[in-house]
Amino acid sequence: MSDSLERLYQAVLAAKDLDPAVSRTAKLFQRGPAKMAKKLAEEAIEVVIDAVNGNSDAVIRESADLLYNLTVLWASAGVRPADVWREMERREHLLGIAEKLPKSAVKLPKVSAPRVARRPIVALESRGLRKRH
Ligand SMILES: N=c1c2ncn([C@@H]3O[C@H](COP(=O)(O)OP(=O)(O)OP(=O)(O)O)[C@@H](O)[C@H]3O)c2ncn1[C@@H]1O[C@H](COP(=O)(O)O)[C@@H](O)[C@H]1O
Repeated sequence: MSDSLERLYQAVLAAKDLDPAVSRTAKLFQRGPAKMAKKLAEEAIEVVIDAVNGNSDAVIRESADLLYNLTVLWASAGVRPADVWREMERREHLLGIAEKLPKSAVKLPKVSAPRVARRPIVALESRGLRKRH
């Protein structure tokens, strides 16, 4: 998966300065990070809705769109896939060490949860969800 995302990242870098009339990526770069973030959020919501509806084929398709839009946002933010892999490896390494420790040694101190004001939960429905361009 990391190879495929690395290739996609390179393709996004190669496309970002093309004519926005012919390249979706160039058009996203022209419109800026706020538009990129909006597209990413829309694709994430589509994945969530398809997963909740049990539509695994759509989850696969929308996940590919989600990864494309994430890659575009990384490129815009100056984040490289290797930066993300490094953070994932760091976490994997930490977990690996924790597994080797005796259980009592990895117990974390109890910290009381911060009190946060909660907003009402809004149900998501696929019905009526329309993309804005
Ligand atoms: N990997 C992708 C990729 N994945 C998804 N998408 C596009 O993103 C769309 C998903 O967004 P939407 O569902 O919002 O699409 P839409 O409903 O047509 O709405 P709009 O995006 O047109 O507003 C898909 O329909 C694809 O057309 C991609 N567009 C480009 N790439 C790659 O990016 C590179 C650069 O391509 P260009 O952007 O075409 O230059 C190439 O390697 C491409 O293969």
